Amino acid sequence: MSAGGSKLVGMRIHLGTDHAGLEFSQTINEHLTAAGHEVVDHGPTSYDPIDDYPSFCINAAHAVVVDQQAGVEALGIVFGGSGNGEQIAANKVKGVRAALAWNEATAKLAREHNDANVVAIGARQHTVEEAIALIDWFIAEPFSFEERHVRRIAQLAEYEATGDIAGHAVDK
Ligand SMILES: O=C(CO)[C@H](O)[C@H](O)COP(=O)(O)O
Repeated sequence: MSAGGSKLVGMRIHLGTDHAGLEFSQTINEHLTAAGHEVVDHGPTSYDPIDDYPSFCINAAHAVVVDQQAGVEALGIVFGGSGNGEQIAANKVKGVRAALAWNEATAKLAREHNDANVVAIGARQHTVEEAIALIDWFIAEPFSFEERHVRRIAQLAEYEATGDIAGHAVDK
């Protein structure tokens, strides 16, 4: 599965966060909607300082995979205080390649080299304007489809499916 080339408008974007990212969520949702995307918010819907990010982020990531498997152009955005746990949660979903973006290069390379279908952002590490810029860079950047990147992504998918990578020593 590949997110393939991203485009600036008309994608379905799945959002998942926690209490640390909730304030950003509405602004990011409005920005993406105004840009022509269909936004699906996987919560939380209200502020609870002790809520837990895993289910919100897993649900957003899962929805990306379901959409992509159905041929719908979709990407995911997960954010929390650091973005680390949110990235980890998203990456537990089969078919997800979630990348932590924290500057222009990491946002663009997540797409160009990794064909990431989910981006994780630390809401406590950035202003909301910076987060929006990271998201816009991520969404706009197409996967390069260069052979070495295709090969490495295929190895990750193979490991996910079989626990092995043909032709490579993988410890069990
Ligand atoms: O970034 C996160 C996980 O990676 C969480 O948003 C963060 O850990 C929440 O912290 P707290 O419960 O202290 O508000």
